[in-house]
Order: sequence, then structure tokens, then C-alpha cells
Amino acid sequence: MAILEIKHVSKFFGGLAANSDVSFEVEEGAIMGLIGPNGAGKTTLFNCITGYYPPSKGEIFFKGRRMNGLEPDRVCRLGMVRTWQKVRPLAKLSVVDNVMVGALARTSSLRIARERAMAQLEVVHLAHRAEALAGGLPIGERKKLEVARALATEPQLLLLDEVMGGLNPAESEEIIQLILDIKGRGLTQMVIEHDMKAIMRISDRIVVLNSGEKLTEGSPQEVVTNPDVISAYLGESHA
Ligand SMILES: Nc1ncnc2c1ncn2[C@@H]1O[C@H](COP(=O)(O)OP(=O)(O)OP(=O)(O)O)[C@@H](O)[C@H]1O
Repeated sequence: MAILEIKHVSKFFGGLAANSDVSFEVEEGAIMGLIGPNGAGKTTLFNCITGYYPPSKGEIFFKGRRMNGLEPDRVCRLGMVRTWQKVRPLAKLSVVDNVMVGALARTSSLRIARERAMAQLEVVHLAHRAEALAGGLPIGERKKLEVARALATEPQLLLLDEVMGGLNPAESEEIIQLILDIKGRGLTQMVIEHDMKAIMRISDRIVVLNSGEKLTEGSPQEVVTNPDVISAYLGESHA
């Protein structure tokens, strides 16, 4: 069953079509990779899905419910949450307090929010840093904190925007394992990632965007051998 349906979504910024007539579905429990050259419209699509931008055209359905026009906090309470490419934790708060901000989407009890935040820090292997100041964390731990904060909102669909960006191979491997763990817990995920090997390993299906349009969609193997995808990426490297 599709948990997310994107139907003919376009997003215009003045004369620029950042997304143009994009349609696809995400199956419940699956990992959908979203790839494309720089400026292809991946982040804009995440923003449309999670309520940060209203789509200019088209419709978005989550669990069969039309989401157009809903604010991000409402979208979050309905079960969809995103992480950000540029991780900006509340630097002067502790790690656990940052995650509590996510947990407070579901409870007004500080005690319960703290318990749930600690549980999510265990999931991302950051519990030992709970009392550290978030601003002092190195990038690898900041990325895990971002995932824990998102998980603490108890989503059914988690959207990860370049969560491996800026990480070394060992840190990326930890995130790959984390994404697979999260899948094992039954959560659906959409993942934007530039690391092609990583996206091939984790994705059940992949959607490719290019210049705002959906270029193709398929299994990782289908996508990576598609001549149009290869030329879109070669075009970028030759630009
Ligand atoms: N708020 C905005 N106002 C105007 N133009 C925007 C805005 N956000 C994005 N764009 C433009 O829309 C296009 C798609 O950008 P977007 O960030 O969605 O691409 P992307 O695929 O996520 O790129 P990257 O891989 O580099 O992060 C780009 O041309 C970008 O400059």
C-alpha cells in the first residue's frame, strides 16, 4: 500500500520550475531514494511534502489524506517529518533537551518527553552524549542527533536530506546501518543522498529528478544502468 502519493506536483519560484509535474508513490515500509544532480529539485520536493512550501500545482496524499496547505507542525503531528541538510541544533541546549523538542510534539509531560528522548538517543547510539552541549558535537554526532530529534516526533514517514553529507566513510557506514535499523522498525523512509553506492545499498526504489522533472523511477539496478540517468550525471560533471 502507498503511504505517500505525489501527484503532478510543481513548484515555481518566479519563472523557475524547481519541481515540474512530479508524480510517484512510496510504499509503506520501504526506503525510497531520491537522487539527481545539484539543483534538480530534491530539497524543494521535501519542502513541498512536509509543508514548508505549498506546491504551486498538484496534490500530495499521506495515508490517503490530502496534505496540501498544511503547516509543517501539523504535517509532523500527522506522522511525516524531515531532517535538514544543514544541521542546526539548539547549540546551547544539551543533546537530550534537543531531542525532547521533538518528543514534545506528542506529549506535554516533560518527564515523558525526556524518557522518549533518551530512548531515541539509544537508537542512534548517542545516549552517552545526552548531557553534552549540542553546539559542541562533531558533525557525525550532530547528524545522529538530527535523526533522533526527528524520530522523537514518532513519525511513520521519515525524510532524510543528505544525512551522510560531510561524513567520513566509517561515519557514513554507521548512518547506513541506522537507516536499515529504522526500516527494521517498520518506518517508511525517503532519502536524498549524493553517495550513489550508499543509496544503491539502502533503497528499495529510486526516483531520479533532473531540472525539476522526474527523469525515471525504478529499482537501484534499473536506475543506475539507465542511459538517461548516466548522461544527466555526466552532464553535471562536465558542466
Ligand atoms: N526558496 C527558493 N527561492 C528561489 N529559488 C529556489 C528556492 N529554493 C530552491 N530554489 C531553486 O530551485 C532549484 C532546485 O533547488 P533544490 O535545492 O530543490 O535542488 P536540490 O536537488 O536539492 O539540489 P542540491 O543537490 O544541490 O541540494 C534550484 O535552481 C534552486 O536554486
